[in-house]
Amino acid sequence: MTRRVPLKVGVTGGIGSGKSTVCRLFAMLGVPVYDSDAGAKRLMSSDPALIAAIRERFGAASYRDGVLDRRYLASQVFSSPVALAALNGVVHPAVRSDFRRWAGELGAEYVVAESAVLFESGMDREVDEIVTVSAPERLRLERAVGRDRSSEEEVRARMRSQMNDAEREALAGHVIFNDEKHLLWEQVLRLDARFGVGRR
Ligand SMILES: CC(C)(COP(=O)(O)OP(=O)(O)OC[C@H]1O[C@@H](n2cnc3c(N)ncnc32)[C@H](O)[C@@H]1O)[C@@H](O)C(=O)NCCC(=O)NCCS
Ligand SMILES: Nc1ncnc2c1ncn2[C@@H]1O[C@H](COP(=O)(O)OP(=O)(O)OP(=O)(O)O)[C@@H](O)[C@H]1O
Repeated sequence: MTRRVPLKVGVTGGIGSGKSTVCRLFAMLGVPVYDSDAGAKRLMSSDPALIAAIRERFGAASYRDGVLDRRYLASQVFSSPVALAALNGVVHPAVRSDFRRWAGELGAEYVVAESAVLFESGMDREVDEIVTVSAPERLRLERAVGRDRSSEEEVRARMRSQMNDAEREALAGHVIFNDEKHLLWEQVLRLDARFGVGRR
């Protein structure tokens, strides 16, 4: 039996928007989810060419006893657009090809790729449909600071390295509002019915 190529759906949204929460709901419906943050971290710890490129650009301090020093790297890249572009330039192509391989091996009807920087990383070109999760900045800050124990200034620095909600909404085909007025499940179920139609 030939496997159908799955429909690929990208889910994006800025820091604290709730895109991981949305992706957990898709996963509860049985949809395979590729987590780009986790994929990037795995590759940065296992892909020898990527590790060598990061060490060359960011120095020996980027790996402590062979383990990626995320705090150090974050301090380097979220304060310098040039450094962030250099890191993105080596990590993002590796994540895109890892996602392609992962999606190609599944027999699912549709799959989801979660990425905070879907457009910025070129992952938008790997997917057929794009959903962006929007939420007021005040809520995003509260959620991200509460979850990561990062400072408000650290979260704001990441926000400045990303597109804003209006830019993502202009590029995405679908928007999920994760504010205090809209229900997440209702919006996810509506999209699942659409992406899953004729595919189950
Ligand atoms: C700098 C690193 C080591 C910091 O690790 P840390 O555990 O603190 O953060 P984590 O990866 O879990 O990301 C948390 C959030 O930060 C923001 N963020 C991460 N990477 C980026 C980026 N390249 N550009 C803008 N925002 C980003 C996102 O909102 C993300 O959801 C890490 O973020 C990283 O390696 N980033 C570059 C790779 C990348 O782009 N990953 C994201 C998707 S491919
Ligand atoms: N509708 C909601 N109501 C209450 N809390 C929420 C809601 N949506 C998300 N949260 C909480 O806000 C925090 C951030 O959500 P989540 O991790 O899904 O965001 P994210 O967009 O994936 O962020 P990041 O880019 O940092 O990975 C989490 O602690 C989550 O439980």
